[in-house]
Amino acid sequence: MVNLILYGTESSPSVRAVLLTLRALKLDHEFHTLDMQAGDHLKPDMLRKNPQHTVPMLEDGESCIWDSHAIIGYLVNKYAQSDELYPKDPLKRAVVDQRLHFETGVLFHGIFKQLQRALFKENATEVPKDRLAELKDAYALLEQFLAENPYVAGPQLTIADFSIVATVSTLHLSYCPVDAAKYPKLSAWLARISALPFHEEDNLRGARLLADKIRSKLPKQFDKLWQKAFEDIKSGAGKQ
Ligand SMILES: N[C@@H](CCC(=O)N[C@@H](CS)C(=O)NCC(=O)O)C(=O)O
Repeated sequence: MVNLILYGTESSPSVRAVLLTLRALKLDHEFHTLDMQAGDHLKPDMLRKNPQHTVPMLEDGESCIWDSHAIIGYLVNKYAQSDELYPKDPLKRAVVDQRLHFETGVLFHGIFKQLQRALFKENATEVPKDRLAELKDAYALLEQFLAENPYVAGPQLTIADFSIVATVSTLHLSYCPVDAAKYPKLSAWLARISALPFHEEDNLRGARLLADKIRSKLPKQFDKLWQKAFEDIKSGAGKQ
């Protein structure tokens, strides 16, 4: 009997990486929604459990684990029937770990958080050009990661795909749609992951919520571009 409680909000990309992993592993869990605007994550009880006050935070019995990457690795290590999603082989694991660190350092903290700061703290009215350039560099790197394989860390689906898709789908639907002509492999990968039966409920729904909030701050002339991004993710444009 699994006794897992996940704390967070479904709009958070990091939370969605955990939801995708829980679903892939078919693990029963409770989801406790935290109202981040109201500061639920800063309440004394939550700070006792996670002094870093980030979501996702997973409670497993007496233990509290935070940081999505630590959580998803833990879930596979502890509960998976096989090591497919997080291979034990040292070299294969190193590739998955590299992709997970890429998500943390480059995609999430290096780009996504900076974009969020520009828009929601510094009240920028358009996507800063230097950040957009960094994002396109990151898309180009992902295109290279996917050059020879259908998934970001090799021939099979791993937790690195869950971590990266949660952030990339949000970026695709908000700040910068993945252009299938420039990044055909990345676009095809996005479509491939989108075809997973649980992707809509565990990732896209929350990604849309956050993307709508982001786009409401950005100029309306890009709406057509984003409309296309929404359609592409459904139709699997660029599939190869
Ligand atoms: N690298 C962390 C990022 C977590 C993170 O920054 N989450 C945001 C929501 S997307 C958060 O909790 N922000 C509130 C805070 O930092 O107080 C992870 O993967 O879990």
